[in-house]
Amino acid sequence: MSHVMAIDQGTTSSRAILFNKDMRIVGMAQEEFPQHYPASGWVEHDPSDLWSTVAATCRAVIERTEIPADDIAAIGITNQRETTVVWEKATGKPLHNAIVWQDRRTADYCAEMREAGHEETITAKTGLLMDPYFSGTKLKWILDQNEGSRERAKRGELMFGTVDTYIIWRLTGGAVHATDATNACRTMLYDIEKGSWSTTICDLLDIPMEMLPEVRNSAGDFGMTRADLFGREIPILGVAGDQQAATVGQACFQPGMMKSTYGTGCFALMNTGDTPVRSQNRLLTTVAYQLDGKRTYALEGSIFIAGAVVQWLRDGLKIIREASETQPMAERADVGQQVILVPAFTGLGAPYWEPESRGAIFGLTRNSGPNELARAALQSVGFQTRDLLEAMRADSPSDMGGVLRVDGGMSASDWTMQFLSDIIGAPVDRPEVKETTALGAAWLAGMKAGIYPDQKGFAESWKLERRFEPDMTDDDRRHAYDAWKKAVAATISV
Ligand SMILES: Nc1ncnc2c1ncn2[C@@H]1O[C@H](COP(=O)(O)OP(=O)(O)O)[C@@H](O)[C@H]1O
Ligand SMILES: O=P(O)(O)OC[C@H](O)CO
Repeated sequence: MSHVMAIDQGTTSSRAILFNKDMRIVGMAQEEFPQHYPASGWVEHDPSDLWSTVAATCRAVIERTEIPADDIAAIGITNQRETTVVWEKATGKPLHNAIVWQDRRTADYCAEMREAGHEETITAKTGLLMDPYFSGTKLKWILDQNEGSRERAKRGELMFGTVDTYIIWRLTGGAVHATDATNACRTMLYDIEKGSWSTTICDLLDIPMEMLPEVRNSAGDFGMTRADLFGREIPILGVAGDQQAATVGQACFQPGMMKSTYGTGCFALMNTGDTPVRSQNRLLTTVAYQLDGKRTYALEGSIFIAGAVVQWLRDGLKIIREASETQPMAERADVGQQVILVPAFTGLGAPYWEPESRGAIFGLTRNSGPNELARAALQSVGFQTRDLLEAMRADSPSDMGGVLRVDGGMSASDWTMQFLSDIIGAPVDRPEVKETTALGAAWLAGMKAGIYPDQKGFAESWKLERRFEPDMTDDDRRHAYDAWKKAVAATISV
């Protein structure tokens, strides 16, 4: 058996990707599913859509490549994180739609908890902030809405899971209720130092611990798929949240190594080794991966709008038809104008955490047009990354003179990656394999199955496609970044 199937259950689509014995992609299938916005700031997914698109894409990639299930040694799962599902053990019926990570419905409750002084405990135990982003308050909301659900959960009739857990449960026909440490640590219910669910926080949020999944290693035994799904049972041997899987796929295994993934949002993670670094700058402390019971930690900066700003140029302003048009426009933009776009469309994430802020454009003149806006949009991604790296530099004892490894759809933009290197004043490395999230999940599973190399061998297999070197004077860099900081301060103060 020489193949590994990675399942990437993301925010807007599910994908199944087959890797061969050399960890090369041999086939891929992708399906989008509907997003539900029942109220302002609310975002939901129908759990049956998550499951049906996962099952369909797995079957499609097997059919398309004609690689029989007999030749698939293992499955690795990676997933949108924090998104919360509660379902009945007996029937599999969800109690509510999945509440998605972007959903802000518990903002008021989070504010109350902060005012009551609970954020310190939450941060000390979980490494997170008291924010609606994480699963804990979403789970509490579902329980609050459904009378009698806490009693049912205590009797073992209801189950909670992040998306990985729900998919594992469906793949195994209800035999396994488990997650891995990278997903557990995003729930706001998990003690990242002890490596177990926190009784204190579950008590605080009134969450019955009976409904929580078992937490396992990221490369571990998550059971067998039902035989009728793919023609034979396939072992699930790897699980990691998508940003941690990308960290693994980028082989950021040494303290100080970091990656930044540019999809809809941007998530930068820096490996901090086997002790969690506590941020003084409102970054998150998170588990990067857990192998053989040993946790490796990371500092994480989460930006909610990266590629989404390009989508806004396309769908909102309608000044482009394709994302790739932004590059020639940025090249044509008038260098004499300094238009700055702060894309706080859904508030600002790290390191500001300003949920109420909204976007703003500065420096417009009569001559400002689509080209200047396109350049400002691409630059906003570089500026936001610099904000994260400044915070990481202030927090971490590691040598930060290092390189930033990039991936995700927007990393295809050479212009954006060059500006990123210019504004952070450090090299930016783009790997040959752009599907680093799926690769990370595949490697965890394939390594556990014994067909892929160990950690050292995998790190050596990472290949550079292109390095971007800084090409901006220190003065220009300082000037440009100062202007950005002023623009952010003005945006927050409105
Ligand atoms: N050539 C490009 N230039 C600028 N942005 C791009 C380019 N190609 C893709 N993008 C942006 O990247 C995002 C898609 O990346 P992807 O990794 O597929 O995201 P996700 O997994 O979050 O859906 C989109 O928001 C798109 O606007
Ligand atoms: O599904 P993605 O790629 O947008 O990633 C979502 C993140 O995991 C949210 O924390």
